[in-house]
Amino acid sequence: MSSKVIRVKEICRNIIAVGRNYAEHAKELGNPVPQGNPLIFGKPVSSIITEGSIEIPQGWKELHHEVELGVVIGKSGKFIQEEQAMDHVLGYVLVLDMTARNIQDQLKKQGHPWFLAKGFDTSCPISNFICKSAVKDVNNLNLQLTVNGVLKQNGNTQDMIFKIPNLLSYISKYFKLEYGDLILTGTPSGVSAVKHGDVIEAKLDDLVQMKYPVIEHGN
Ligand SMILES: CC(=O)CC(=O)C(=O)O
Ligand SMILES: [Mg+2]
Repeated sequence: MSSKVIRVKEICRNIIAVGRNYAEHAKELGNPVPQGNPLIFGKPVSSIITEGSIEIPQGWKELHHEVELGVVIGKSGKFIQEEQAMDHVLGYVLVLDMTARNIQDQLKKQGHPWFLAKGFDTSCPISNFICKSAVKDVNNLNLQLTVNGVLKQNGNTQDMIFKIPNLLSYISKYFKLEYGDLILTGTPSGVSAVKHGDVIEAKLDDLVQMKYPVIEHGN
């Protein structure tokens, strides 16, 4: 295993996120499960934090946590074949795809992109980097998230509808993947709203854990 410390926030130039990649999560929000191709969207790199607090913009209600496996790209590629896809992976991070659900719902109704609901500052807290070689089976990793010590999300990457090779192959047809790019692979069920003063803790198997307090501007 490489002992080199990778600071993902410093090397990341693009975040591409996958939505509704766990059937139970799609169901809990009354959304259809994607058929054929993955559902993808973007988050700005400026939304990444590695310390500090998740900041709810003043007056926003219903900020949901979504714990996810993040894939960090190590080798650039376009039109990546599924068979070679894992050669393009440098490692992983645990990610929170923080989502203002009521704003996302309004945007969806208006036919607008989700960017505001998912891309505001601090909406992408990440963990320390995990080297690919430290992960025995990426298709069997437990994702857990608690709020104030209460278990909310408890999923496993084995339930992803589209697995990593499929995702990298699909995404790289349209976006050249570069060193440091971050792919969010979707959240399992159990998402819920957080408020000022809450503390989110998340862990990925016994590989990494992280803790982020939540604050609301104006409090
Ligand atoms: C419904 C969503 O916000 C999609 C998403 O981000 C997911 O992880 O699923
Ligand atoms: Mg998500």
